Amino acid sequence: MPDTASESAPVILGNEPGSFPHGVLAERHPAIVRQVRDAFPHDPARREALDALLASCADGVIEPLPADADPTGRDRDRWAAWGMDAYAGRSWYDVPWLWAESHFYRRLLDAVGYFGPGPWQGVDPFRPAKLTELDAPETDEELAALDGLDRVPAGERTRALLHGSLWGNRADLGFRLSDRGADTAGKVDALVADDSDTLWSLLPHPATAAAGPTTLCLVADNAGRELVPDLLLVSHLLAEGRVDRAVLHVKPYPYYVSDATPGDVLDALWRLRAAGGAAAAYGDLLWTALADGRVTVRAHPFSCAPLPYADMPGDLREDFAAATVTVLKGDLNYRRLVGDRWWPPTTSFADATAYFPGPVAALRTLKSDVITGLSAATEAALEASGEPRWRTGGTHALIQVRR
Ligand SMILES: O=P(O)(O)OC[C@H]1O[C@](O)(CO)[C@@H](O)[C@@H]1O
Repeated sequence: MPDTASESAPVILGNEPGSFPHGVLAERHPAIVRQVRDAFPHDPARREALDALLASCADGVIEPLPADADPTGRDRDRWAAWGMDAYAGRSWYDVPWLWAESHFYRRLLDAVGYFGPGPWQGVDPFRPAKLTELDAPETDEELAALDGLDRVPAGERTRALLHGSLWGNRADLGFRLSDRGADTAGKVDALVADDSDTLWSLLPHPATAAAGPTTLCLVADNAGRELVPDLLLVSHLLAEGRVDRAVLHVKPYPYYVSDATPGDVLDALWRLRAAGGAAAAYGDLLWTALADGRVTVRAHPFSCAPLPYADMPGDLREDFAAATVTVLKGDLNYRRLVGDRWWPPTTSFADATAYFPGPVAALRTLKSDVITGLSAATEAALEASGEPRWRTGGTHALIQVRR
């Protein structure tokens, strides 16, 4: 019997030296600050702010957001509501890891002057890395491969595009900062859960079912080589008639290095259309659907919140409730979906997501310790596999669906 979800599973903190979350706070965050510092000719004030963030990462405590944290003050108010007052003055390592990581990115944007006023206002500190990835030869290869996809049976094509979107999650830039080998490891047989039949039963082919109008909410994760296959999947589902409308949720501002913003959606779309061949046809279809309103892009402030989706505000809840199914991409969204806790791996995914307002699916490669919904046999096989990093190494993936 699967365990049922309970609030008793401990929240993941980053305070255990040698653990994965500790390594992210102690090593990955400083590496990200250095990467941003090297990528831009920031002025002395910006460089000083970046150095202060580096020092804070090493041994500092969380400070309240400054009074000029954003021009309207709204974001400062949001952070107050999201726990700023409770956590200010505490160590980065002793507050929930999800909160600490999320706040780190907010501080980084502050340090580089993202919220202005000034010349750095609105400049995405991660844009150079995102564009490099979009322009990489691997992206060309992936797009060229679409030309052959038209010749395979429809069912196989749909499956290939779903898996492209799933494994595209491994192209996360922050992840590859410290795990460059992950790109080449084994793929589809590494699925630890596969509810794709349930997903297709929610989005049936119109020829096989008298389905009503369907709306897909896709909560995107990374830009570049993950967003491109996400857009291909949406375009394909629209073309097939499995989906009538789609809502694409992205981040309102740069986050977790490579998370997609509205600007990244445009970059990916232009990239598709410029590629020619089948890729351009997918891009053209999406372009038209955006222009006629069948596809919309949303950048809700809660998408950058340091909290689980269980705490989502009413308007976002309504969005998801109106969808035929909401598909959440990636590791961070998974952590926020089921709660960033040390769940027993056999905890029921359906129970952990019971609060979610409608059918929900997770497409995720495993890049942090959180996991639910495994069968006891799968858990045992993974533990016996001799791969100690199966939870965090990005070598495994899951498709989990709750109707
Ligand atoms: O891009 P994804 O799949 O959300 O993964 C990002 C993951 O990387 C980390 O930032 C660090 O491993 C995790 O906190 C997060 O879950």
